[in-house]
Amino acid sequence: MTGAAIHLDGVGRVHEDTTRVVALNGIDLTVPAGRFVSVIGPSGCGKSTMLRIVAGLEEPDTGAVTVCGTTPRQAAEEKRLGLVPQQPALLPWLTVLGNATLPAKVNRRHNREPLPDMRALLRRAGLGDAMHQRPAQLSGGMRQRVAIVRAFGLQPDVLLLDEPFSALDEFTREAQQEQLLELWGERGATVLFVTHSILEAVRLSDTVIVMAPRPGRIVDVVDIDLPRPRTQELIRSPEFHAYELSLRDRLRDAFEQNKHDEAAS
Ligand SMILES: Nc1ncnc2c1ncn2[C@@H]1O[C@H](COP(=O)(O)OP(=O)(O)OP(=O)(O)O)[C@@H](O)[C@H]1O
Repeated sequence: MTGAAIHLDGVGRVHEDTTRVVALNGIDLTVPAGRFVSVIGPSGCGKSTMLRIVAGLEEPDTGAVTVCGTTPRQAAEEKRLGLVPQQPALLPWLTVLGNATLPAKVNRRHNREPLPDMRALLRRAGLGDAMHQRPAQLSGGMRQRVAIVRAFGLQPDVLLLDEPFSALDEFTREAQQEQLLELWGERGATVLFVTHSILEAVRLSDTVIVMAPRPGRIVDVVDIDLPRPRTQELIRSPEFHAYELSLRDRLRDAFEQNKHDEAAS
């Protein structure tokens, strides 16, 4: 696939509840095919809203979005995009294997490729022993991993992940990052990845998008010009650390502004 996998042009979204929240304002973003892009920013700056719009689950109030050159809904119907939400919904009566396999089986007619070996994917995600268990028997982190394998089973061109590793301990998180990178490398998919972890963003990404709230907007786009694989040695290097510090400064600005706005309102 060549060209832009995800394109947002002047996207705005207002949530009208008890109060009016400008969740997104004037979002312009182009993600070239095959890139790994992370989105980072204070809570409430619109990261999930942006992901849901790209996934076709919400419509923007202004602007336009395309995914693989088509509308998000069409891309979703054609199973060209997969979403791992913050709280993945698994069917309680199905086993881990059943849950991970179901969407790929149901959507087989859309798939241009043979079904992947889901058992192998589950084993690689550290779920080999849990394959025949039901969701109620799993930890939160295990449920997240099932959701990731399930999304990969659809073999999407675009994969959207909303804080997929937030429920994991540090070492499991590292192992899962590793696996995500492997699968990303094998499939050549485009990834849009929401995280609160600066280290995770620098480790995984080609580009990091920094957002700020009120209104939710993009304040910085940082290309991570580090070689891959990003080994433990590289993670401890001054070059890696410089990216972390720079992103931390940019995020602090976004947080400070948020605090200031909250105090003023
Ligand atoms: N369905 C909704 N109705 C009303 N307001 C909403 C709705 N969804 C989101 N919001 C508001 O829109 C803003 C952006 O929310 P969003 O969940 O996109 O932020 P976020 O950056 O993903 O936050 P977090 O990091 O905490 O997950 C927040 O102020 C939130 O309260």
